[in-house]
Amino acid sequence: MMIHTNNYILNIKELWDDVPEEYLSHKERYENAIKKAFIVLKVLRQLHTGNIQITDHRTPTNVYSIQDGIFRNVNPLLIHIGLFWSTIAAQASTEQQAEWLQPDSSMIGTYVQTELGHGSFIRGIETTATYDSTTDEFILHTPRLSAYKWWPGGLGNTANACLVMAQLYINGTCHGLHIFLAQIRDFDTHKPLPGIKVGEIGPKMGFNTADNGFLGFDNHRIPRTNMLMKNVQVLRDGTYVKPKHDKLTYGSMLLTRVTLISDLAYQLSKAATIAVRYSAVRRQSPIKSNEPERQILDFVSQQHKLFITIASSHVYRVVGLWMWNSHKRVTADIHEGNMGQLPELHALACCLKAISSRDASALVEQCRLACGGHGYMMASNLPQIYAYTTAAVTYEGEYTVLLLQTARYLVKFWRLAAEHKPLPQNFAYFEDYIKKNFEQWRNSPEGIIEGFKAIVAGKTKAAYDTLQCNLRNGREFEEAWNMASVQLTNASEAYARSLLCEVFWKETVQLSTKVSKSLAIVLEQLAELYLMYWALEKHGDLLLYSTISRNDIEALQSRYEELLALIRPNAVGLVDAFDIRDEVLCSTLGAYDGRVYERMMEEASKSPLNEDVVNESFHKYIRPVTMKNKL
Ligand SMILES: CC/C=C\C/C=C\C/C=C\C/C=C\C=C\C(=O)SCCNC(=O)CCNC(=O)[C@H](O)C(C)(C)COP(=O)(O)OP(=O)(O)OC[C@H]1O[C@@H](n2cnc3c(N)ncnc32)[C@H](O)[C@@H]1OP(=O)(O)O
Ligand SMILES: Cc1cc2nc3c(=O)[nH]c(=O)nc-3n(C[C@H](O)[C@H](O)[C@H](O)COP(=O)(O)OP(=O)(O)OC[C@H]3O[C@@H](n4cnc5c(N)ncnc54)[C@H](O)[C@@H]3O)c2cc1C
Repeated sequence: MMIHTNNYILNIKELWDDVPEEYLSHKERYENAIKKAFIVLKVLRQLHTGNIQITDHRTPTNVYSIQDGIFRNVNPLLIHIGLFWSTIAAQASTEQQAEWLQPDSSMIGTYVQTELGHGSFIRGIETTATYDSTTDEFILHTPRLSAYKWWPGGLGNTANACLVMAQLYINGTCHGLHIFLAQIRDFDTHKPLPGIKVGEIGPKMGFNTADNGFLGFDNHRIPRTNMLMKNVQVLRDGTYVKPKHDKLTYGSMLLTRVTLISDLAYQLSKAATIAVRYSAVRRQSPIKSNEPERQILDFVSQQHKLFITIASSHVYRVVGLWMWNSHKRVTADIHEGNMGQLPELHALACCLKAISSRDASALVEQCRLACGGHGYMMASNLPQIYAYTTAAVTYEGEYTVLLLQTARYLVKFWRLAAEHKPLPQNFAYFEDYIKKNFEQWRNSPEGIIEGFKAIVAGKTKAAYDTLQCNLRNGREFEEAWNMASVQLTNASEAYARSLLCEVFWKETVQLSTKVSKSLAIVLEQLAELYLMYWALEKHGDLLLYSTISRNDIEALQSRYEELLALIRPNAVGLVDAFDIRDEVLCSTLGAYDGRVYERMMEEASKSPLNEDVVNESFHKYIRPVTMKNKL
C-alpha cells in the first residue's frame, strides 16, 4: 500500500489527545502512551516489511520525530525500538539474530544495565550470571538490594523480555560483564515469571509516559544460548572464548551516545522554533520612547539568547552526522578484526555526548527564559523539552564521568608529546604548544579554531602537570587522577568545543560550495556566529593560552554584534526551515500561524479547573471561612 506517512500518522485519531496529557494521572499517562505506542509500532513494522511505503521525500526518521508530538514526552517503547533490537543486531551471533530478530516476534524488550547501587561504574554491577554446565543454563541472580536493576525504560509494565548486563561466572571465575537475553513475563498472561520481581519506579522530572522499572532475579534460569555471542562465547563444556576487545560489550552505549547528538540537535531546533517565532509575535516596550512597542526579537540581547540556539542546532546536526559516519566506518573495521580506531571513537563520543547534552539543556532553558512568563506554561512545551533534554546529561553515561573518559585519551597524547614521541597528525598541536610555536592570533574562524586548540593543549598540560605533581608527592595514580579531575574535565570540555568548532566550520565551508550563494552566506554567518560566541564566552581561556589581545577581543565583540544584525532578518526563515510541524511542536507559543494569545486562551479553556463556574471546594473549604468572617 502506498501511503504518505506523515498524513497517515496525523490522521490516526487515537494518536492525538483531546485532553492534554498534563491533566492525566501517572497511571492514565502510561496507559494513554502505551495505547499510542503500539499503534506506532504497528506502523513501523508495516514500514519495515514494506506493507506500507513512504511517498513523501523525507525519510522514516520522520516517523520517529513525529512521535514527539504524539507522546509529547517519550514513547514508552523507545528502548525496545532503539536499544533492545539494535543491541541484538550488534552483539548477537548470526544464529541468535535469525531466531530473535523476527518482525512478528512476541518479545517486547528493554536494556537492563543500571542497578540501584551502580550506574556509572558498571564494573561494580552486582547481578550475576553463573554457568551451570549440568543443565547448560545460566542462573541470573540479584544478591542484594543494591543489585536490583533500576531505571530501564519500558521495564515497569511493558516489557516481557530484556537484555540484562551481568557478571559472568564460570567454575568460580568471574569473566566480567556480559549481556544475556532473559524473558521476564509470560508472553500470554504478561505475569512475571517465577523468580522475577519487577515493577515501576514512580514519577520522574520528565519521561513520565515511559514506565522505567526495577527488576530482581531469584536464581532465574535461562539457556546458555541466551548469552549474546557474536563477540564472545561460552561453549557447552564451560570454555570461555574471549572477545577481541574487552569493551565490545559496551558497544550499545557507544552507539547510543553517537545517536543522541543528532537527537539533541532536533530538540534544540524545536526549542529555537518556539522561542524565535514567539519573539517575532510578542511585542514588549518601544526601543525609542516615541515609537510603538517592538517585536522582542528586535532586542539585541534577545538575539544573543536565541541565535546561538539556531546555530547550535546546526552544529549538532552536522557533528551528529559526522560521528554517525565515523561510527559506521569503525564498525566496519571492527567487523574485519581491526580495533585500532575504537579508542578514538569512544573518546570522541564521550566528550561530544557530554557537551551536546549539557549545551542542549542549557539552551532549551535559555529559550524558555527568552519567552518570559509564557515560557513557563506547560502549553509552551518548553518545560517538557527541557525535562527530556536534561535527562540526557545523566543517562547513557553521566556528564563528568564521560568527560573523564576523554581525559584519559588526551593525557595519553600529552604524555607522548611531553616525552617527545611521535604524535598522530590530529594532535600535532600538542607538540607546537610545548615548543611554544604559537601562531599569531587571527580574528577569523580559522584563527578561533587554532585558539581553541591552544586552549586544549594548555588545559591538558595543566591537568597533566597536576597529575604528575600529585604522583611525585607520593599519591597512587587513581588518587592523583581524582585530585586532578576538575582540570581533567576542563581539558575534555575544551577538546569537545574545539572539535565542534572545527568540524562545523569545515563542513559549512564545504556545503557552501554546493548551495546557492545567498544560502551559503547565511550558513556561513551562522557558523561564524557560533565560533565568535564561544570565543567570547571563553575569552579568559584564550587570554591565558593563546596570543589573543584585548583589542582582538573587542574586535570579536563588534563582529559578533554585526552578525546578530545580519541574521535578524532571516531568523524566522531559519527556524521555519527546520520544518517542524505544529503537531510535533505542540506549543501555543511556536505555532506557524503565530496565533499565540488565541491558542493560549484555547488551551486554558481545557483546564479541568474551568469545568465548573464555581468549584466545589468553594463550598467545602472557602465559604465556611469567608462567610464566618463576614458574620
Ligand atoms: C535509544 C537510541 C535512540 C535514540 C536516542 C534518543 C533518545 C534516547 C532516549 C532515552 C535514553 C534512555 C535510555 C538510557 C539508557 C541508559 O542509560 S543505559 C545505561 C548507560 N550507562 C552508562 O553509560 C554507564 C557509564 N559507564 C561506563 O560506560 C563505564 O563504566 C566507563 C565509565 C566507560 C568505565 O568503564 P570500565 O570501568 O569498564 O572501564 P575501565 O576499566 O576504567 O577502562 C576504561 C578503558 O576502557 C575504554 N572504554 C570504555 N568504554 C569503552 C567503549 N564503549 N568503547 C571502547 N573503549 C571503551 C576506555 O577508553 C579506557 O581505555 P584506556 O584509557 O585505554 O584504559
Ligand atoms: C531518564 C533516564 C532513563 C534511563 N534509562 C535507562 C535504561 O533504559 N537502562 C539503564 O540501564 N539505565 C538507564 N538509566 C540510568 C542511567 O544510565 C544512569 O542514571 C547513569 O548512567 C548515571 O548513573 P548513576 O545514576 O548511578 O549516577 P552516579 O554514577 O551515582 O552519579 C552521581 C554523581 O557522582 C559523580 N560520579 C560518579 N562516578 C564518578 C567518577 N568516577 N568520577 C567523578 N565523579 C563521579 C557523577 O559525576 C554525578 O555527579 C536512565 C536514567 C535516566 C535518568
